[in-house]
Amino acid sequence: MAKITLEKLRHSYLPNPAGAQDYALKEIDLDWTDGGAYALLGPSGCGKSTLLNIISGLLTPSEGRVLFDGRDVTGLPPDQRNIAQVFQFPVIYDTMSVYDNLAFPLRNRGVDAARVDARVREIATMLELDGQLQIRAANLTPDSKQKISMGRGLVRDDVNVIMFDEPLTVIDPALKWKLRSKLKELHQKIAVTMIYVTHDQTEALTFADQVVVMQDGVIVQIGTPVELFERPQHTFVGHFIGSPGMNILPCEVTGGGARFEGHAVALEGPVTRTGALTEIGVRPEHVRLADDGIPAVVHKAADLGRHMVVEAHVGDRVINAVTDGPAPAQGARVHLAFDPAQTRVYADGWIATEVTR
Ligand SMILES: Nc1ncnc2c1ncn2[C@@H]1O[C@H](COP(=O)(O)OP(=O)(O)OP(=O)(O)O)[C@@H](O)[C@H]1O
Repeated sequence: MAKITLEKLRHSYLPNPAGAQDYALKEIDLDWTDGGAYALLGPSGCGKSTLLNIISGLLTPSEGRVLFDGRDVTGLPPDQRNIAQVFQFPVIYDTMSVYDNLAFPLRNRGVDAARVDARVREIATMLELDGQLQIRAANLTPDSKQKISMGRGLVRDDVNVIMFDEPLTVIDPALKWKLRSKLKELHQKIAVTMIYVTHDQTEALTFADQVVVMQDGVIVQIGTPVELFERPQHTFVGHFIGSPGMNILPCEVTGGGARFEGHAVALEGPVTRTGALTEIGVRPEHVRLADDGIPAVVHKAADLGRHMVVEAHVGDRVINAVTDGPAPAQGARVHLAFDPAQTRVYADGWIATEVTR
């Protein structure tokens, strides 16, 4: 197990990068605490695999260093970094039994037979593979094969880090939820540093204690699931996390307050900065249909069982509100009220209001 430090990392796939646009990773400074459960979350192309490959040693960064417990490993090949990896698709030996597949990483390192047996059985129980230990891996479903792959990643207890790269891609949707919570449980038992890479917010938020959100080669926020949800530091986080995502509305800033489409909007606190683009961010959960507020027209209402998502239009701006119903009719004229404590201004994407208590 190790603390992982990424120091001033930058990476370009081009031989002579000319500017920031030529870097797949722009500048990454990060400390991953020993034993933590982390998720690396972002859309396709944001640089997750590049970062993972730099940590595992498959790729040497153009600039910066990777440290394991303070030791510089930037130049070390993957086999000298002592890490385990679980990929999108199962990496197992089809001709071997489930037992031998799980035992392989341990036998390969000369672990004695009694210890191998104890550890294989422990991991098999955790993954509910006990009854399948003697079956040949080739005869299993893709779900079970991926469970073995995970088991092979988890079986060694001497690794610096276990990295999961979109590990649930091949898993049946009905089983995904189960395996996600299983992984979380396993982390609590094993307490090895784990990094889970995904573009799926639900997977990231269920697994991780800390989520690292990336966009376009940059880390836009590191936080607990609650922090990312409650106070996004960037409009990208607000929009990417949550369903529907945060309402992001262009606004004017005057005298420390904000105006949207001519209406004054109360904020969590004073605006500290402005930029070329200033926007209000408020989550649908903090928008109410009220007697007073911003006049809007209901475009549609979707009943999601436990609550309703109302899509209202103010001019050509769309605002979503999560309400408990009853459903307003399409075309109904309503007023929208934002909860001031949960309404903030963003300048050029970054949070620009401060909370004064
Ligand atoms: N081998 C490569 N050569 C050139 N450019 C690459 C290479 N690998 C990735 N890139 C580029 O680097 C950027 C980051 O890609 P990366 O694969 O790290 O993102 P990602 O978040 O892992 O995406 P995905 O989830 O689709 O794998 C993208 O613009 C991608 O096109």
